[in-house]
Amino acid sequence: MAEYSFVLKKYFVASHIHNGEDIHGHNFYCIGEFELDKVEKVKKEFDKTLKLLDYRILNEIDFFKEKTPSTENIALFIYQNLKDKIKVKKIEVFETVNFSGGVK
Ligand SMILES: Nc1nc2c(c(=O)[nH]1)N=C([C@H](O)[C@H](O)COP(=O)(O)OP(=O)(O)OP(=O)(O)O)CN2
Repeated sequence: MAEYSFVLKKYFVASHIHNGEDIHGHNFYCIGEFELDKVEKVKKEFDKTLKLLDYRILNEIDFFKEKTPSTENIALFIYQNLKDKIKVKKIEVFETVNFSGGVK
C-alpha cells in the first residue's frame, strides 16, 4: 500500500573532531523524511533542532561527549531531538557530497 511522506532539507555549518582527524569544519547537509503532519509544525521543529548544531563545535555538545560526532551520530542526535514531537521516518546527514550517515 502506498504510504505518504514528505522531505525537508537543510544545511548547517559545524566543526568536529572525529575519526582521528584534527578539528575541521563542514557545510553539513541534512535530509529529514517525515510522516504526513502539518508541514509548518515539522519545519519549525526541524529548524529548531538544526539550530542546536549550527555554528557549533560538535564535540562541545554534551551528547557528543559520549558519542563521537560522526554523520550517523549527528543523525541520531537530530532524530532523538525530534522523535517525541513529530513522526520521523529517516534522518540522513551528509558530510561531503559523496558521504552520508543516517538513522531510520
Ligand atoms: N562511522 C563513520 N566512519 C567515518 C565517517 C563517519 O561519519 N562515520 N566519516 C568519515 C569521513 O569523514 C567521510 O568519509 C568523509 O571523507 P572525506 O575523504 O573527507 O570525503 P569523501 O568521502 O567525500 O572523499 P572521497 O575523495 O570521495 O573519498 C570516515 N569514516
